[in-house]
Amino acid sequence: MRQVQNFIDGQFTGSASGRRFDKISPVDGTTIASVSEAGAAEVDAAVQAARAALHGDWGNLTTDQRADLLHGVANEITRRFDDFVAAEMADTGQPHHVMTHAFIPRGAANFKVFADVVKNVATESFVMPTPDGAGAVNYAIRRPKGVVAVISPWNAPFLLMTWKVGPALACGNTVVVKPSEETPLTTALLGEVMNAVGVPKGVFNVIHGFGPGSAGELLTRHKGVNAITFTGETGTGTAIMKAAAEGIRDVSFELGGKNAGIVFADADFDKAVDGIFRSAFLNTGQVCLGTERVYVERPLFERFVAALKARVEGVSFGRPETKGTDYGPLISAEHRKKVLSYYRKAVEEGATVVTGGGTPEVAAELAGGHWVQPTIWTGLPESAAVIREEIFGPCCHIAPFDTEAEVVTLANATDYGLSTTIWTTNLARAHRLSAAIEVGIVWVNSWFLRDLRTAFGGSKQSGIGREGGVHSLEFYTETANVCIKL
Ligand SMILES: NC(=O)C1=CN([C@@H]2O[C@H](COP(=O)(O)OP(=O)(O)OC[C@H]3O[C@@H](n4cnc5c(N)ncnc54)[C@H](O)[C@@H]3O)[C@@H](O)[C@H]2O)C=CC1
Ligand SMILES: O=C(O)/C=C/C=C(\O)C(=O)O
Repeated sequence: MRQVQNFIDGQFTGSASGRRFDKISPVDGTTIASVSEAGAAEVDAAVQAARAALHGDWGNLTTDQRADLLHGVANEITRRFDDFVAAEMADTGQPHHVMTHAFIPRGAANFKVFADVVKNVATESFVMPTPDGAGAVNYAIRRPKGVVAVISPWNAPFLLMTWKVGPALACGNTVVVKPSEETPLTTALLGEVMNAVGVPKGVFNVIHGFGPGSAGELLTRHKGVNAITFTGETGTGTAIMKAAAEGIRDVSFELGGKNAGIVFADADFDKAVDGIFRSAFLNTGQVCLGTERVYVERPLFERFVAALKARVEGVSFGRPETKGTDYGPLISAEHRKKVLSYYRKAVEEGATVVTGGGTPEVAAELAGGHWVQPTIWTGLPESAAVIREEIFGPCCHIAPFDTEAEVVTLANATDYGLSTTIWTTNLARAHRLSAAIEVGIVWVNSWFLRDLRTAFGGSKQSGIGREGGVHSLEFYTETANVCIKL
């Protein structure tokens, strides 16, 4: 069985306590790896290594040299593409094409893009008059924040971890990463990549373990951490924010969502069905940007529900590496229990189950996996739990609407504010809705179409701050003004 260790100061290392935990395959329930759980000693060693590495070989690099090194990281990820694809499929159970077309290439892009951003984004400069007439020049410089803790989730593990490690390193910081306990494999591989391309020891560190009372909490409470960037549940964000308050450390949070998909009767029907299908069911619905609430303009409602049902009933369950598989399991037995509890709750609250609602028939060899049926409901009041709470599973409720004003109210009636996807051929309406819906990311006639230079993040309880392009520089650096009297 694969042994996964912490990666501290350029070395793979176990834990002083000897504690380990099992990584279970979502596909069939077998144990696929044994992972060293970092305790206080390893967390401290990782933070100390990261602090020491801020200076010396890493700190002395010019921006161009650092950018070149990060291009090297991206190239090495690409060279070892198949290893990353295999590791991420093993961790998540998600289909091969999702890894090869989206999640692993994005990992490499996350290093390239931010290497280029730091080289090409100017800082501000102001010339000012002075009483003696000679004037003064102000210009801004950016300094790295220091040691950044990166805490990442399991749903798109490599993409979401590198989305933070890429810009943090591009800005000259060092990092200690705590990947999700459910998905340790690709972060460990990234340690090998860092060594292979000559990233100085201590710049990139990985500690494995859980959240409360384990590596995650130990890291966020460590006084040597200067800033914390986190993607995960809103409740976890609350706990981390409390930890960050000690020492007044900065936080960047990408949190949960309960996103609305809106389909107008004038939409390109096939594209809208395809777009909503992807947004609700890609990655078995385990996408923070995914759609769990769908609103369809009334004249299109019945036809849309029937078409989405047909799409969902065509999915093919299977092992991720098997050709033709386009639907995987949920990440864990615990998550499956949670999703199935919502499936039951929907029925108790009076839903019409259009399709799914339970567990599928799967081949005997997959019986130990965490499979659930993709599910569509209609007929629930807006107060129903499955319309209010983030489920993070392959399911959505579809409701009809009559007016633009009504659908804006429905879309905004949530404590979350991450993303929305709007389907219409009326561009003026698309502009109006984009401004009125209280989310950080609006997609019109598309979903999850990402330009990494754009602002990414959530409103309300979906996050704090924005990352992407120059916005990442805002978080990963301290800006200082230099005023020179002429
Ligand atoms: N807004 C966004 O961009 C995204 C948000 N998410 C959200 O992530 C969630 C799913 O991911 P999960 O891994 O279940 O989230 P989670 O919040 O349970 O865990 C995320 C990470 O935090 C760690 N953690 C948990 N408690 C902690 C604590 N007290 N202190 C420090 N670390 C702690 C975990 O070990 C894991 O590494 C969903 O709510 C989803 O919406 C996921 C992807 C993107
Ligand atoms: O594109 C991003 O930076 C974030 C994407 C988020 C996911 O992939 C997810 O939540 O699954």
